[in-house]
Amino acid sequence: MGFPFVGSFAKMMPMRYYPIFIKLTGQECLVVGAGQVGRRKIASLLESGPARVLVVDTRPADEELRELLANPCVDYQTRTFRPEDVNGKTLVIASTDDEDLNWTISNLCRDKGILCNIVDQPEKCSFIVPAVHRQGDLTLAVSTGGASPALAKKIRKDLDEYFGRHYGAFLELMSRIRPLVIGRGRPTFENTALFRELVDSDLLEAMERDDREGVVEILQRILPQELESHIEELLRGLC
Ligand SMILES: C[C@@]1(CC(=O)O)c2cc3[nH]c(cc4nc(cc5[nH]c(cc(n2)[C@H]1CCC(=O)O)[C@@](C)(CC(=O)O)[C@@H]5CCC(=O)O)C(CC(=O)O)=C4CCC(=O)O)c(CCC(=O)O)c3CC(=O)O
Ligand SMILES: NC(=O)C1=CN([C@@H]2O[C@H](COP(=O)(O)OP(=O)(O)OC[C@H]3O[C@@H](n4cnc5c(N)ncnc54)[C@H](O)[C@@H]3O)[C@@H](O)[C@H]2O)C=CC1
Repeated sequence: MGFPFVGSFAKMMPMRYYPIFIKLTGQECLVVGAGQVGRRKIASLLESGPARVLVVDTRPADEELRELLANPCVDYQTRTFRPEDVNGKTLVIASTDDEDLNWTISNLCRDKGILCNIVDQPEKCSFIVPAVHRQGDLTLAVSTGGASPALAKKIRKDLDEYFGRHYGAFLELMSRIRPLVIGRGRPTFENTALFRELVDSDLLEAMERDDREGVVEILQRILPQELESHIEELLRGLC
């Protein structure tokens, strides 16, 4: 009885990507094609600290690629793609201008269960890459589901302006406070109320103004008394 409903429900659902953040530490990646787009993808992969990025391109590396190649994690090989290049890779990006080759790479990765991004044909990707704004540990990722990369980029730039340095500092402060609060061993609902009060307070604005006195005052008001002695150390290097 349930199946026809599930089937028709699935047909009614529009395709939506499931957003996740992937840990690439210690992982191997592959980028096939280091043209304009491939370079952008290599640079963004390197920001996540993979163990190695194998880059395969039929053209020898030029001056523009020098900075990326200076990274010891990048292994640039001047040759055409070989199917065994995908072996052992966590994530593969095909950024050549050869549609058939991109197709072949997509099929190989699908068969081996490897995450794969094809820059010219979103329908062949198992993931697409968002526009990213970072501020310390804060990462804001924007996707239009492939509908308008130009708009994703514009929104990212707007975010760059709005979520400035003070967000990075505020997040760092919250990340320092969190283990101290949780370490008190109080019930989760109590911790949650405290964290919500901190993020809803004027702390962020005070940090943006570099108003140290204001920040200390808010912390003294909100933090449990036994944590008051930690305020100086909590703020070290932040404001
Ligand atoms: C599906 C996707 C697959 C993927 O690459 O993962 C894809 C596909 C395609 N992009 C194309 C073009 C452009 N791409 C950009 C820029 C970016 N593209 C990125 C991601 C994505 N691009 C994925 C969807 C993301 C989403 O959900 O929105 C960003 C966000 C991330 C990154 O690449 O690192 C990065 C901005 C980084 C930043 O600055 O923040 C610009 C802007 C510019 O150059 O100024 C243009 C020209 C303007 C335009 O076309 O809008 C074309 C060629 C179309 C043609 O033939 O003309 C295709 C192929 C197609 O659509 O079939
Ligand atoms: N996803 C995105 O954000 C965007 C995607 N595109 C699409 O991405 C594709 C690539 O665009 P660009 O980087 O501008 O092109 P490009 O011409 O600068 O780079 C393509 C690279 O692939 C290499 N290549 C070709 N055959 C190869 C092979 N057999 N093995 C290894 N390397 C090989 C070439 O030597 C070249 O360096 C195009 O199809 C374009 O439509 C374009 C703009 C943005």
